[in-house]
Amino acid sequence: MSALTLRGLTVRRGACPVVDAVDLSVAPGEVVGLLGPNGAGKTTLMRGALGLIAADGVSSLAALPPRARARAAAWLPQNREIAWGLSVADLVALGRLPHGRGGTPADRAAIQGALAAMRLETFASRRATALSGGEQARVLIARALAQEAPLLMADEPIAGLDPAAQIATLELFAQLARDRRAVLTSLHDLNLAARHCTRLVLLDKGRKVADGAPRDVLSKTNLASVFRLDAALIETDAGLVIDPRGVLA
Ligand SMILES: Nc1ncnc2c1ncn2[C@@H]1O[C@H](COP(=O)(O)OP(=O)(O)OP(=O)(O)O)[C@@H](O)[C@H]1O
Repeated sequence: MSALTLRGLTVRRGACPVVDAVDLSVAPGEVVGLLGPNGAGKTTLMRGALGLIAADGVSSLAALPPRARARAAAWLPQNREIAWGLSVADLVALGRLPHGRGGTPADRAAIQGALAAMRLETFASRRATALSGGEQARVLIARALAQEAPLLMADEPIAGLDPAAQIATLELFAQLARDRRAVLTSLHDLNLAARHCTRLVLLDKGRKVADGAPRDVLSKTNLASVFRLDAALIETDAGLVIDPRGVLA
């Protein structure tokens, strides 16, 4: 059974569709990278899929009542602002809200597991608002992990993280997929997307223009037509490397 199914998902802003009749299915075991230039519709697609904004078409998630939806999908928005001066552990514990009143052994295990996964154990009693931007981003990822939902939807989760934390986060997503969970994540780093996602979906002006294996989606033609990039594609021992060399007119 798929973790998310979209059929003809369309979101209009004014008269214009900014997400235009997108069909998409994400299955357990997949890390699906959502790519596209600024304004392509990645955030809007995920918010429409979650039922956070009005959309036409079908989303298997948006069709669920709120509590069932919160158990079915964890959402990491692009906006990383932490407004409350909670401890890191208490903030991560908020991820358990869909499961009840909290405080059970399962809740404690999920919170500890999420803190460990994001290497935050030593920060547990620190005030989240007193952490650096990248540390706060890791706390918010931990909150989403603590939710233990079958699907994680993350909007540019590695933005602002240092290189090691970026790779560690994507390796963690791969581990979630090996545990038969599913991840849908928007990314701007094409090389990390190529290396760490099992599948890529490319959006351009709200439309899905490619969906498949990373090396098929990140073709020279797609890089040129969608990203306006003149890029060399280099095969290495570690896989495909994309070397952007210039911007096309
Ligand atoms: N509240 C809004 N009102 C009007 N237009 C909006 C609104 N939110 C987004 N848009 C427009 O919808 C389009 C898609 O925006 P979206 O944020 O989904 O893009 P994105 O692919 O996530 O971009 P980025 O990579 O910059 O985060 C953009 O043209 C944007 O200007």
